[in-house]
Amino acid sequence: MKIVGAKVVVLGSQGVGKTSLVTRYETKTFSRNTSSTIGASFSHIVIVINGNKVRMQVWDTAGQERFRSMAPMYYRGAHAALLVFDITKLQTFNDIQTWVHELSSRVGEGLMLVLVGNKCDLDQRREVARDVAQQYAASIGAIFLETSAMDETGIDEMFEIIATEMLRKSDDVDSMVHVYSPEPATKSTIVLNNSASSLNDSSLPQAQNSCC
Ligand SMILES: Nc1nc2c(ncn2[C@@H]2O[C@H](COP(=O)(O)OP(=O)(O)OP(=O)(O)O)[C@@H](O)[C@H]2O)c(=O)[nH]1
Repeated sequence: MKIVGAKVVVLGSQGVGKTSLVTRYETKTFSRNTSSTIGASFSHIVIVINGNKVRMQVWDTAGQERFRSMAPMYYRGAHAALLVFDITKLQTFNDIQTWVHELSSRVGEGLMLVLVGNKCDLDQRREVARDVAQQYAASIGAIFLETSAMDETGIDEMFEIIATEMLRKSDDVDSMVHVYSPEPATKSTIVLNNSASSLNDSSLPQAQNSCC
């Protein structure tokens, strides 16, 4: 059995549903009343594929403009970036271009990009056509999928795609992702903002060091 680790950063404008996507995966719940992320929050997600384990450090960043300058702290060293927009808000899709521009040098170094059109349950209010987003994703070398944190569409797939790619890359280039040992504790969530949560995995001291 192989165990690989990967840092995943979630980027996108305010209110597109970044936190909701991670929360939906972790707790299978959805809330209409969320509070804006302050700085960033950290989750630890473990996915097992064909007996191989991928441990992801998922950094959910704040979309508010006032936290924009902190983003490099979270995407530095990342292996994958989820670029999230809201399919009902064209501006949030246009905002992705800025992220792509900012990350372009990292893509050359092997950063995996996943373009995520969230809130696809609100299809009647759609402002971003699926094929337009699909074409854009192809032009930047990203994988594209639509999700709904509300009805769970595409959520498992989103993380499984990343995990599968991390395993594939670890086959190609052993040094690309760290091989962890020994067996980690169970899934935990560390929130480095003012949201309530717990720190119960002592195997993750690096998260504290990276605190905002
Ligand atoms: N209908 C629908 N609403 C969603 C979905 N995902 C998130 N929302 C709602 O969108 C709002 C913002 O969600 P958040 O998850 O807080 O968004 P965010 O991108 O983390 O926001 P910031 O932390 O401010 O950057 C909340 O009211 C959510 O309930 C979805 O898939 N469908």
